[in-house]
Amino acid sequence: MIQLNALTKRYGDVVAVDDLTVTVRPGLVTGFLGPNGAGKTATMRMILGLDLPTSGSATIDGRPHHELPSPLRVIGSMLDAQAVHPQRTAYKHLLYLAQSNSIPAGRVAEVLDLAGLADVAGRKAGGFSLGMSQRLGIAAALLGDPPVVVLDEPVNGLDPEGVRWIRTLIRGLAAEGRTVLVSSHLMSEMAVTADRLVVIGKGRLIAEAEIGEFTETGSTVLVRTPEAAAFSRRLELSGAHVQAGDDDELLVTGMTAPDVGRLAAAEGVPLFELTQRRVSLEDAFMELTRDSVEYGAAR
Ligand SMILES: Nc1ncnc2c1ncn2[C@@H]1O[C@H](COP(=O)(O)OP(=O)(O)OP(=O)(O)O)[C@@H](O)[C@H]1O
Repeated sequence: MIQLNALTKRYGDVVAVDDLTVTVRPGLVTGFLGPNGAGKTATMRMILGLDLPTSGSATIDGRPHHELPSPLRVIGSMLDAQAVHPQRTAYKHLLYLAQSNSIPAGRVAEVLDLAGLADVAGRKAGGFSLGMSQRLGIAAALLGDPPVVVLDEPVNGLDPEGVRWIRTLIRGLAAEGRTVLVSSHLMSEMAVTADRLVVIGKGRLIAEAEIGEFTETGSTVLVRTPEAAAFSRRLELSGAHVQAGDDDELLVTGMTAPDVGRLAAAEGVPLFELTQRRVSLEDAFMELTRDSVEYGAAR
């Protein structure tokens, strides 16, 4: 479990992370989503002990990173897949990491295999493609068989096969009961990978919920009835927000389709159509973060 408690990071005048309190739970993929510059990397760097918080704390299973006796056995991470010594072979790179964390050398071959790199283990990492570097980064993250895994934009720049591989791996890690935190600035990616979303903008928490809740909160119900005006007033009295559409159409928010149907039945109002319209996750994300993009297009 990762716990952020009022986590704050300032770089001079820039507040990169602002009073963030979030719990990242085991057994789930938690998508960490926000526009460019939202503070995702800064947050992950503090979780991993690479930066100190200005105030607040980030703990892994109750302890800050610097107090973990053998960090790679507790938390594995990939922040910048290409931050590898270019002259070192994939095998040597992993062996060095294993030795400095008291991980048996035999584990290196296991993670190379797991990452699909067994055949290129003897090649220098400097000559790796982006996809191979990402795989090496994942292999390093899993070296200590850690219960917590943190990945910063792991699918960025990958071809479709690489993207699918990482998605399957991430889902598998959560299914094994690990705590998995994955950042992205693409809602479409998180929609197929994550169970829960933590959305931030300008360093602040915007939303934290199961993925389905993001579309439910923004969804509307389309109603067609020959008694649109009267039913509209009745719906509003029940707390819904109603917008008149074409002819006999009403667009209802703040009430579910079954509740609209029940109310119509109770009032004896004939319905010609009753449709729940879910907004796409992408739309929900744009709506949520509209005010917090650093460099948005002029509107
Ligand atoms: N070392 C630093 N010095 C000064 N400002 C920084 C530093 N690191 C990050 N920032 C600023 O903090 C804010 C958050 O940056 P961060 O890299 O965490 O965002 P991000 O959500 O990871 O964005 P991206 O999706 O673009 O990677 C940005 O405004 C960034 O310019």
